[in-house]
Amino acid sequence: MSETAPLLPPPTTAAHAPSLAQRVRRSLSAEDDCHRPAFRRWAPYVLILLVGLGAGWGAATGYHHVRGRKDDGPMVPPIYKLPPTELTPPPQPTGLPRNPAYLLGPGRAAVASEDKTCSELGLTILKEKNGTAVDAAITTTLCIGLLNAFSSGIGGGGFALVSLPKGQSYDTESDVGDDVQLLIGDRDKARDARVVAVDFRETAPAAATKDMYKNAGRYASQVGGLAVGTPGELRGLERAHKIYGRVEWAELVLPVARLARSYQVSRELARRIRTYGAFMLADPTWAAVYAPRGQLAIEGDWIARPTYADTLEVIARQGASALYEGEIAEDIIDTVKAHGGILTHKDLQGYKERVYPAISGTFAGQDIYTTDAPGSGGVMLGMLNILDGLSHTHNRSGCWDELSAHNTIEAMKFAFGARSEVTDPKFATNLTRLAEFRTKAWADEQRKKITYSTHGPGYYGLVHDTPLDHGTTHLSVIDQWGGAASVTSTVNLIWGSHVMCPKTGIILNDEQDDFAVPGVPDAFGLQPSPWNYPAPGKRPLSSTAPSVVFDKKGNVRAVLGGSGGSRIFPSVAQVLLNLQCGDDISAAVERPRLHNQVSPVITTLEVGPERPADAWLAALRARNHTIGEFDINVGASEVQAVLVDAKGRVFAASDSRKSGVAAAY
Ligand SMILES: N[C@@H](CCC(=O)N[C@@H](CS)C(=O)NCC(=O)O)C(=O)O
Repeated sequence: MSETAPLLPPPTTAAHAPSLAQRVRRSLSAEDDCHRPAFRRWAPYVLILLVGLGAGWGAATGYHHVRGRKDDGPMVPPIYKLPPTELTPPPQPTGLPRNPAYLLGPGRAAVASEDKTCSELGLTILKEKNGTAVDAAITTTLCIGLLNAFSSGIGGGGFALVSLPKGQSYDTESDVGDDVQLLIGDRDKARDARVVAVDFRETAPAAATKDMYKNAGRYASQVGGLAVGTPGELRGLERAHKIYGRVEWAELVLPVARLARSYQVSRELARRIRTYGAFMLADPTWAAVYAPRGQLAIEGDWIARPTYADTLEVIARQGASALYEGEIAEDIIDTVKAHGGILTHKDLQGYKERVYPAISGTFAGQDIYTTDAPGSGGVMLGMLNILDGLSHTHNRSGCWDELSAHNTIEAMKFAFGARSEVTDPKFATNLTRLAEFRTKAWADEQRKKITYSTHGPGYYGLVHDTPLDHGTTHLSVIDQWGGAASVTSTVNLIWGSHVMCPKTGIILNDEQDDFAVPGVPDAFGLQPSPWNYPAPGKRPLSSTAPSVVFDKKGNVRAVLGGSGGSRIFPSVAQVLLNLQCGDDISAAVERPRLHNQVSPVITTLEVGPERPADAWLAALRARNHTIGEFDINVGASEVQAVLVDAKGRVFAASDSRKSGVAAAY
């Protein structure tokens, strides 16, 4: 047993908290913007009106909340669907408070997740069970899949990075080393791997075809059985456990099973139920959990997922395989079929996670490790490489001045251009091209193209098949030995496919929407790339970029990653830039972020109580940027991060945009 570290005092708000604390309340109208907002409150009246006034009224208002209907509304915040014009007038940040930003630490180990209970549960694994970063990450991931089931779960998939403590490697002297070498398929590469990536992204069912949503419609890739890809989360977590886990698997799963028998609705869960959960009322399986008294649960209510608790207990005893064959698999396949899907037992049985040495690049004198395609880690490295070559960008004095902002937008646009060529490597025709995006040479070429003004979409190399006219979680862990785990897991859109298995309580993903549908943009407004059409067994393109940062002496200095659709890799990159500016980890996570994905032609900017200076905005507009401002409280993308300072002290911060709180000891 290691010595017990003293308990930290209660979390203190970060130095910058006063301004964050001023964040004013979100209004009903802000939520109205977001989805099917105030429907819960107004449902009875809407129903009465509908009955009274007939369906024509409904058509006029757009308030149709029957599950599976095409007019059910988008499942992403409206900022992904901004028109290519400026928003006027700038939105006033109003509405419900979210948690203030907390900076946890200093300590010697930490978990940063999007929920306080889950961060603390993960910390008990580190502290009381003497667990590794991977052990804690497994419990925390399963906990988020329970408490924030709108973000992730065992019915979804994702990516993880595992970093052994300094000095340890995957040598053949250990069984683990042998295993990893076999999985990677190249013994030398495996032995030298500082960080190992586990890809547990969903795969398209064997019956998937390029045109499967052409007839069914894009909506079918977002809601219902046809939206479901083969889930990978449990296979991935179990693999990570084999690589760097020490606590028994069952001991990692059972605390979450216990929690599933009774838990309290958090502020964030309440917000997601209220904003995106109207469909639940029409489905007894969902309603039993989230509307137990006939109306949607609100903050502070006690709810339970007993069938899911039973499922987790089986998984605790039998391991991941329990989901891929047997009774749990039966329930998944029956449910998907009943909802019009094509997933089969063979798809489940054939699912395989992938293991490979993480890809890496350098930025600001540090080594950044991240995941390869079909994730967006490679293009994030490309973006950072472009900025790394600009000496005046993001140093302390020039942090986010107008020139730094312009350069960041331009680098991001080139990264999105590159991203449109990224695809599942197993289906790629040109692997060299994918690797090229993270080379210094590629970045040098793009940097030369940055001019005083920004340019139209054609300038950035976006590959798409149309003329241009127009629920994820991340958690970061560092253990007392310096081992690290960085996990991004997702069910894609909020509440995934809206399909919950009645017997097992598993919520299924709608990751199929991350594939391109010929001619139609996805839920994040990303243009369809021909590289990313569905095919049997293929993994859809992802914007995720779980990362681990090392200094030149080989010490882990940061673990981070994020959620938020197409905003994910740009958000992770901006937190790294903020650290460059001298921010502490909480300030780096909290600073408002900007986003430009080339199409739509707009840079969106998060705005809190303090608006950016007019002169700064005017300077960017003079460079031809179209700027759209939106309320930071909408929570479009969130980063969860752990940092180790030069003295080896561990700090952690969860993003207040999702009301997250980290834990450290
Ligand atoms: N599946 C996508 C990510 C999906 C995603 O991030 N979804 C959004 C929901 S629209 C999300 O979780 N956003 C953060 C939030 O809602 O807080 C990918 O792999 O790139």
